[in-house]
Amino acid sequence: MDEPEVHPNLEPIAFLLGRWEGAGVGGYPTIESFNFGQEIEFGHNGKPFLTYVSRTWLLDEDGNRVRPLATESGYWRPQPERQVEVVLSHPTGIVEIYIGEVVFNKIELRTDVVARTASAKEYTAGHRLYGLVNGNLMWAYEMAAVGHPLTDHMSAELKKVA
Ligand code: HEM
Repeated sequence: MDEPEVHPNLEPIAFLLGRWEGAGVGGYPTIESFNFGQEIEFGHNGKPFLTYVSRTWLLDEDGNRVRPLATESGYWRPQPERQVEVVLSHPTGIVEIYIGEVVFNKIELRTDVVARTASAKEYTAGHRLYGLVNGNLMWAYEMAAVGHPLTDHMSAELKKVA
């Protein structure tokens, strides 16, 4: 099968396509802050959505990978008027639906719906910012969880991998 063409509806978020690698810092009022490495892959199959997978690792002081941390996967679904819908699932028993807006190379997402399995930690809302800055993908995440309102959980800067 030939490589499919990028669906025209993907245009506002097509800058995300590809593989990204980098590092970030995480924390929360209830945990010690930590450094992590991250890989994100945005793909497409010719249809009007992006596939999305993120993997992260705890990093030691020398930048070596110690053990896997959070992973998540889902689909990014651009809508008319530069709106975007994102569905994500987590191995921690959480699924989330975000809605947001694309403004040039910046995407701001807020959870519309969160669902949790009985054993999942208490998590009620997320707020994410993604932006292309000097060709790098920067993103930051706030969450409301374990009794805290929306509070920074992590941010990272990723470079495009050829
Ligand atoms: C790059 C993404 C992320 C990284 C690297 C990360 C990493 C971590 C780490 C290391 C902890 C503390 C230890 C642990 O519980 O494993 C933690 C706690 C937690 N994370 Fe994340 N996380 C990420 C994204 C998320 C997302 C997307 C959610 C929600 C959907 C989330 C929800 C939580 C919750 C609820 C806790 C527990 C806080 C507590 O019990 O005090 N995290 N995260």
